[in-house]
Amino acid sequence: MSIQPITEAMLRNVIAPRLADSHKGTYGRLTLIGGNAQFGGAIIMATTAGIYSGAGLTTTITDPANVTALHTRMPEAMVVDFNNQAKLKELVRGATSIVVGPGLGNDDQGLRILKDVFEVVSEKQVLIIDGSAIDLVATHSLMLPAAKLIFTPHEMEWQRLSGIPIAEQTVANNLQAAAKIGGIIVLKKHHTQIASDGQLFENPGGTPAMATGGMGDTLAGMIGGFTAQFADTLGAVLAAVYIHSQIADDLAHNAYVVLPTQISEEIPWYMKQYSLPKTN
Ligand SMILES: NC(=O)C1=CN([C@@H]2O[C@H](COP(=O)(O)OP(=O)(O)OC[C@H]3O[C@@H](n4cnc5c(N)ncnc54)[C@H](O)[C@@H]3O)[C@@H](O)[C@H]2O)[C@@H](O)CC1
Ligand SMILES: Nc1ncnc2c1ncn2[C@@H]1O[C@H](COP(=O)(O)OP(=O)(O)O)[C@@H](O)[C@H]1O
Ligand SMILES: [Mg+2]
Repeated sequence: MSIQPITEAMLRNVIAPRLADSHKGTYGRLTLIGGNAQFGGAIIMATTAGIYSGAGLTTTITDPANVTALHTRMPEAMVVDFNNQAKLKELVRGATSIVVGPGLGNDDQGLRILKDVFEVVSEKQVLIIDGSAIDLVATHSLMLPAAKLIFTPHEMEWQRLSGIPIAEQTVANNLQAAAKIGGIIVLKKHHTQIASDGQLFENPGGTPAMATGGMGDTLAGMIGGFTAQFADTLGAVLAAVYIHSQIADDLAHNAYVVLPTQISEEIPWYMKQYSLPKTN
């Protein structure tokens, strides 16, 4: 099995210059669901990344305790109470891409919300399943909905989802489990690997300066923002993974740790570079 490194050429094929005759409706509707009373920061970081990645319209469905903090950080986000079941279903139905899980919690409340998302999501929509949502799928053996599924587990979450202990997570074992689960699997670690349809890609970048809470929440938001606006879903995932760690690598030249929110602020500059014609 050959492992394909993600290349900058792949990113240039995905991140196209924006057309003059376009508007926010052109760049997709992103809905993010998560952030219970304990983990508000996770959904705020995911939302921040989604907006800096260029999603046309972003709505965050979260615990009401997080609304003021989110609005203070990101007034660009619309916000809905995650206890409002009717509104949650309406916003999931209307989304281009949905991110569910950052800071959602794996209790009964999280489970009820995840089940509502699974009930209404449909085939043409991208559904990114991250963090607590991965745990809930694994613990409750939930039936997966028909949608363009993207899972973003770290190695411990992958162990729970696939049943493969971390020490036995070889390429062959991972690909076999990925084929069974379906969709795109982003296995996050040093040199993150992405499995899709029997193919395996590897991220050449990444640094231990990224080993801080919220880094994966930020990646989930980026994948949401990229898939909301770029039709090539696999290409959008590869581009998000690559840019996420490329920014961190660049910042880590002069910094011992890189914060997730610092990455988000850099995203538009990097996207711009990949959208321009290559000069050399
Ligand atoms: N500020 C916040 O609100 C934050 C909320 N978070 C949320 O907290 C919930 C629980 O997620 P966690 O991931 O913390 O908890 P988990 O219990 O799922 O996993 C974390 C543990 O897994 C182990 N592990 C093994 N291999 C790993 C790897 N390659 N990468 C990362 N961890 C690895 C580590 O020892 C780590 O303590 C999620 O919903 C998440 O989104 C976290 O993102 C942290 C920040
Ligand atoms: N040593 C490392 N090298 C490269 N990337 C790392 C390293 N440690 C963490 N990361 C990256 O940081 C992110 C961590 O994701 P995750 O554990 O889900 O964070 P959280 O849930 O706290 O937001 C992943 O994208 C992972 O690849
Ligand atoms: Mg995570």
